[in-house]
Amino acid sequence: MTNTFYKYQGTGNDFVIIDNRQLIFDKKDTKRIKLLCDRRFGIGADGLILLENHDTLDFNMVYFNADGNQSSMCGNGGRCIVAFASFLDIIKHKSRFMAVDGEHNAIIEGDLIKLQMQDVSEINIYDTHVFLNTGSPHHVQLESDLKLLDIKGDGAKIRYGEPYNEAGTNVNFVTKNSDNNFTVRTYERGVEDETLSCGTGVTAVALAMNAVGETEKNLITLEVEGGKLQVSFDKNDSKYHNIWLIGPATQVFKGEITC
Ligand SMILES: N[C@@H](CCC[C@H](N)C(=O)O)C(=O)O
Repeated sequence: MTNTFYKYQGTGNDFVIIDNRQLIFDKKDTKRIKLLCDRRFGIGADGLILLENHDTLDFNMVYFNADGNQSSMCGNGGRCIVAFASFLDIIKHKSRFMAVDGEHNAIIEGDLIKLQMQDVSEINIYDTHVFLNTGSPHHVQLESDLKLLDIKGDGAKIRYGEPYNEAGTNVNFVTKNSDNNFTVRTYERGVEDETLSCGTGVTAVALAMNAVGETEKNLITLEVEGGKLQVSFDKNDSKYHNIWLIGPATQVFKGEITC
């Protein structure tokens, strides 16, 4: 049983990260993972991430939401685990690793971790919102004033409503500040609350805003509750590739799990 954990945060999206190269962490113990992520009874985090060995790449990332279940890709978690791999001396300034949605490249440049996301070829545009998958599913909705919203309440209605139902989606509410700057607040599936930042979420927002013609820029700044992220991309025939999520990722503390 591994007891040492590290806590990381990327623009306020926070994670318990554990070095599981010896494969001693019980991934099936959903109740324990949920407890470790609990902010009153545990360490407290939006998710838990295991770093494991991979046969051909630098490492394998295994991601769990705060509800204890393994889930789809976490962009901020991806940036945090790259910082952790560098801390462990597994990588230097560049990395290629495996995650649930496939292989990712990453580059460390000073305080910034740049994470390459999977190409996106399908963007569904509706009258009220846009839906796309950037490694995780995202509903993107433009709003005139985010202050008028109850992010948790309004987000939960969309997350559990038609057409998403139990499988759910993450929900991003967006306002436009300028052609290359948007503010985003996200309700995260699996946390079932607003988080201070969501990496796959801001990636979805940047691509969605381009797809609906709100911006023609391909380097976009996203203001989130926990700071600033950037997303850059290339576009060919309505398909997005060379997509990079850019922002800081910081180790906050190290501890011993005693439960
Ligand atoms: N915080 C994440 C997204 C994590 C996955 C999400 N909660 C889901 O289950 O879809 C990010 O930074 O991308």
